[in-house]
Amino acid sequence: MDHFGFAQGEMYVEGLRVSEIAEAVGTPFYCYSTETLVRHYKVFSDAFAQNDFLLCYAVKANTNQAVIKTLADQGAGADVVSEGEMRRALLAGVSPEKIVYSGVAKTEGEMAFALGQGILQFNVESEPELEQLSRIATSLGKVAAIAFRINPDVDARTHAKISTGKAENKFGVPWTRAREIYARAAKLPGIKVQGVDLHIGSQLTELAPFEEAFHRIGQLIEDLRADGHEISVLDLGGGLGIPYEQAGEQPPLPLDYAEMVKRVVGHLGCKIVIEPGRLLVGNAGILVSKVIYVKEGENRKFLILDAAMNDLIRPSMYDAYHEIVPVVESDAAPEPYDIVGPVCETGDTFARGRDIAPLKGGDLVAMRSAGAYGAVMASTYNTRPLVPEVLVNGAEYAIIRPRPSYDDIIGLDQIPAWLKE
Ligand SMILES: Cc1ncc(COP(=O)(O)O)c(C=O)c1O
Ligand SMILES: N[C@@H](CCCC[NH3+])C(=O)O
Repeated sequence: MDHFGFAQGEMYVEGLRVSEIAEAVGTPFYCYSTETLVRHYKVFSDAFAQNDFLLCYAVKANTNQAVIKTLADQGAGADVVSEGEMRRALLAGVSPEKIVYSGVAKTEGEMAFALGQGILQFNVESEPELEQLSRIATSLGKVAAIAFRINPDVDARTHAKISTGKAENKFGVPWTRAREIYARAAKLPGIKVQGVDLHIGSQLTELAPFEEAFHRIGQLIEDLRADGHEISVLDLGGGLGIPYEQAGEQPPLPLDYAEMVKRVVGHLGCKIVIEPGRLLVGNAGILVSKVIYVKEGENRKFLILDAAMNDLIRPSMYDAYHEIVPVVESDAAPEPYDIVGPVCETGDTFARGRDIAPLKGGDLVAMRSAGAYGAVMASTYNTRPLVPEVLVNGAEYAIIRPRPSYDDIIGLDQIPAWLKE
């Protein structure tokens, strides 16, 4: 259960009415629940309590400083994929020895920055990246602790655009060549081999692909140890899915995931790192929007919202399902609507033929499960300002990212001198 419930016919986030926040902040806005964030962190930390374990929150899912800090205060480390994300994690109070640095192509500058911080581990994704890291570390007089991200060639059975563990995907080094690549790394200056890493995809709704990949990686660790490498860290990545469509999806619970991890790789005695993103923040957020107009088309009814694809791109990009609920309940029988935004693209559609109680201009709706890959993937397309983000904690809330002014986004400095004359 999340902390976005109904009481007296109105939606609440923890102790606050959504309509009250909407009145104060204006729509659209993202709204997150502190209690949900904390509870999700605890579910994982309790599930792995008996183990040498570190949860590195994949900050890409929601990089708001307040969200990172809420999780860091619980003890979370961070999985980052850029210097920007690393800076965010450090500023939010994540200590460097709890940071793992993933990403397909870290640049020279990014490597130098990370080496200067003394992070837990670089998850290296190719041989050219390894060689570059060795050069930079040596020139700075540092040693980079590394794992290779292994591509186990396992089908995560998720959306093709977020599946990362098949041989045809750009991620990681092929598991079939891993021993040879580790042997090369062991000889390079400035490199300390310490771990193995993988991440096979996002929004996985079954345990079986994880299990298959972890078996493969467990075997690899035994082979690498036989080759003389000291492997002490096993980073299993993120990827556990959440139920977007209450009726249709039953993704595995973190507890069952943890049991499987212990059964499959527990005997190896490694420090277990996991990098969940979506599961921590996805159901901790909603996108609140207002109906601008209800439009009767030739043969469809459109509910046109003030939120659009630029604010939440998941439905347009992955045909993703987000539950959409009126913020004030009504007894009226639901009717099918196409729920769309005002952007000039047909793809600016949140749902087609969705049954929802009839609404009128000015009514509020909440798009659920919008805490992950929502605000972070937003753009200002159609010169629409990024929407504010709000964090609720009990009976209080704070605006954790304000609505920018038009001056902020129009870029008054975009005119070069020759156009000004
Ligand atoms: C390397 C890495 N780790 C962790 C994650 C987090 O994934 P999820 O949000 O599915 O848990 C991702 C994104 O899929 C990723 O690319
Ligand atoms: N952006 C994707 C998830 C990508 C995961 C990134 N490694 C989504 O919204 O589902």
